[in-house]
Amino acid sequence: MTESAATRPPETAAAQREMIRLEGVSKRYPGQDAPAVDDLTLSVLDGEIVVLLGPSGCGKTTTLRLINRLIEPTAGRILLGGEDVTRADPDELRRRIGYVIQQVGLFPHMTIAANVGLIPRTLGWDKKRVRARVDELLDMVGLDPGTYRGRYPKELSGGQQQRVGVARALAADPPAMLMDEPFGAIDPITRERLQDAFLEIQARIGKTIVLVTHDLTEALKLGDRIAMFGEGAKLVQYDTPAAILAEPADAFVAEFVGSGAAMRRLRLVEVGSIELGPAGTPAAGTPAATVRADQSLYEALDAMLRAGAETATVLDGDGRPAGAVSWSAIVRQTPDPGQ
Ligand SMILES: Nc1ncnc2c1ncn2[C@@H]1O[C@H](COP(=O)(O)OP(=O)(O)OP(=O)(O)O)[C@@H](O)[C@H]1O
Repeated sequence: MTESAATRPPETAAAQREMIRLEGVSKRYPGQDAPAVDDLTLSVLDGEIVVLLGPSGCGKTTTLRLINRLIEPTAGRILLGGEDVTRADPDELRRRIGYVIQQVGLFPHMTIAANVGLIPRTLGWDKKRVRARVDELLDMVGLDPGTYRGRYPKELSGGQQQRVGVARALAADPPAMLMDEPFGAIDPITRERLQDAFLEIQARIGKTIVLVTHDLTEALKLGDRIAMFGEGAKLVQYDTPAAILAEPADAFVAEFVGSGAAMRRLRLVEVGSIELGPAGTPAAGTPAATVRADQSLYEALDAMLRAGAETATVLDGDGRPAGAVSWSAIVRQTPDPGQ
């Protein structure tokens, strides 16, 4: 991995402190020749979503489980909020880190309320406090407490169970949360809705999240930064989604992000972030398109195609023209064809 990508924190997070740090961490499973994770150093800042992305078997799940010590490292150190937890009591550690998995893992014989309140009860919270917290969390994930509190997991849809899984992981208000393919087993439409709901919740609660997926679209949508893994959890590139699409570190990453990289990038770049041309007044009879500065280049292109226009007027937050974006300006934003 290149030096700049290794050391460059996301601009918006420059002042944030490190919440999770893996330092020279390795995991070799008994009887395996190659380590599943080989000398990985990875730092996750307070409040960011880091997505672990890479081919099947590259060590994503192993890395995630090393963080909460569901898997013990063969070598290296793990720090949480600056504290070395490599030898901390694993049960105590897991109460400080929420964990969400694809199969949800709700206890079938326990009500939704009992499932969500599990860790607070273990921590010795009194009944009233547990109940208030359960209702607050069910509300937050969009499930009416009155309707769902007393139900059993099998009486909920897959998407609803996943929401309960997220509520349970957040129950004791842990600073960090690990999510392994949390939206993996869900149909595409529900999946998008859950992703949107998840981002809305995260905007309010600002947890530090490490999320494993093998779905590039999901990684680009959810990640503040993406850690691109090769075999043995080798960190090939660690950067923002837009930067990875624009400048894949090597041929491996370029191939992984695939032929749709240019189109995908258009969805990530806001119109207001590129240099705009002067806002002209279209001549009478000329087709006109408008976009807001906070919309994506993809949406600008869509508006232009629908209006049959070659430029779009860009409106600022007050709805006043701030400039214009043209077809050619958008083309200039896409990665070099050679990359
Ligand atoms: N308990 C285990 N014992 C032995 N080898 C294991 C064990 N768990 C995982 N491995 C091996 O370690 C490597 C990494 O596995 P891991 O599950 O971390 O990969 P992954 O990137 O999450 O894969 P996927 O995307 O397919 O879920 C693989 O080669 C896998 O076969």
